[in-house]
Amino acid sequence: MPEVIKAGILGATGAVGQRFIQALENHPWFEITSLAASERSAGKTYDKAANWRLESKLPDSVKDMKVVPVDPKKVDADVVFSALPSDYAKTVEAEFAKEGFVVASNASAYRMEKDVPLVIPEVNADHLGLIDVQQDKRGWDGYIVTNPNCSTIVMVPTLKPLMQFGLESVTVATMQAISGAGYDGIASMAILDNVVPYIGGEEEKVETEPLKLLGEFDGTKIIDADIEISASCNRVPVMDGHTENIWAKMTQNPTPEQVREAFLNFNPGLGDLPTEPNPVLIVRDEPDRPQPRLDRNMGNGMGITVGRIREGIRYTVMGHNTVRGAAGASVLNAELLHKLGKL
Ligand SMILES: NC(=O)C1=CN([C@@H]2O[C@H](COP(=O)(O)OP(=O)(O)OC[C@H]3O[C@@H](n4cnc5c(N)ncnc54)[C@H](OP(=O)(O)O)[C@@H]3O)[C@@H](O)[C@H]2O)C=CC1
Repeated sequence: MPEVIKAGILGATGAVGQRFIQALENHPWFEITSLAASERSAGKTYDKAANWRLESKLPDSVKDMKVVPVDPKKVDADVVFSALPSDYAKTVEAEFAKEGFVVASNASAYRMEKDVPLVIPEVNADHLGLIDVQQDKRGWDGYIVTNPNCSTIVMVPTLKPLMQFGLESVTVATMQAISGAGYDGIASMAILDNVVPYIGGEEEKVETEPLKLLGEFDGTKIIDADIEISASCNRVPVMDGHTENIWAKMTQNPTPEQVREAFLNFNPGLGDLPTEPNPVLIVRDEPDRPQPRLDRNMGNGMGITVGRIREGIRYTVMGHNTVRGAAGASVLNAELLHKLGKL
């Protein structure tokens, strides 16, 4: 294994691409060696190509780097983090994997493909066994590993500890931040003083991705979890942080106190991944938490805060959508791959 792992970012100039730069800036294992974006940006230095919109300073280490096209021949890296639009990711991520790159993708293009791992390290690290299946089937030297949708990833780490009580069905209502739609995703005139009760394609993802994530890997395939999920997704005027109200039905009817204990005891024991939050689930007992503005940066944006656990079972969960729900999720996946010797 190399001492420093060379990391490329595909879609480096975009909203999630910038979060990748932030996540990798002082990373102990990864070093940014390539920044790739569209033809519009290629050839320019990063500071000229990108409109840096994060609160932190644009790192000096990338400011003068030349942006390259999204082309495996132009990218120098062991692992590429993909923050590309999904339709484009479908073609390009396969080209990179074919050329021997490890692709840690944040895009939805490959999430539900049967031979592609969809992974949250704290939930289903064993699904990485699909990498061998994928490489055998497709004849690729590299491979693709994906992380889930930002609403899915906030919810599923709370469902995992509920599986021990015989989780049967879940109803979820999301309140999703505007950053999830990208900088130009929703007009200010549409979202200020407003709630939009529709996010295209989101409910389908929130209802299907958890079944794969909570499913069992039998050595060749994932057997989906047998849970019924019903979702309503809403856009709310919050900058960052997706909040979700959840109703969970379990055959064993645990008390709120048992559920609280299960959340507190949820310790996947990965142990030594640099950006893994500890604890994964932060339990708040105040009646008015979690709140996105107060809780989204817990665990450097990787912690998931849960509260309002009541009879029913009902509770509220919240996590940072472009950190835990996007760039941070892909980086954590890559850290796990490195730890397992797959990168
Ligand atoms: N896990 C999750 O739930 C989340 C996932 N996402 C996903 O992440 C991805 C990126 O989202 P976001 O950062 O908001 O998008 P942006 O529109 O902000 O950025 C898109 C990036 O892709 C590049 N790009 C676009 N089209 C092309 C092309 N044809 N060829 C090469 N490069 C191209 C852009 O380059 P340029 O600047 O040069 O145009 C830019 O770097 C999407 O798939 C989105 O769905 C986003 C948020 C959360």
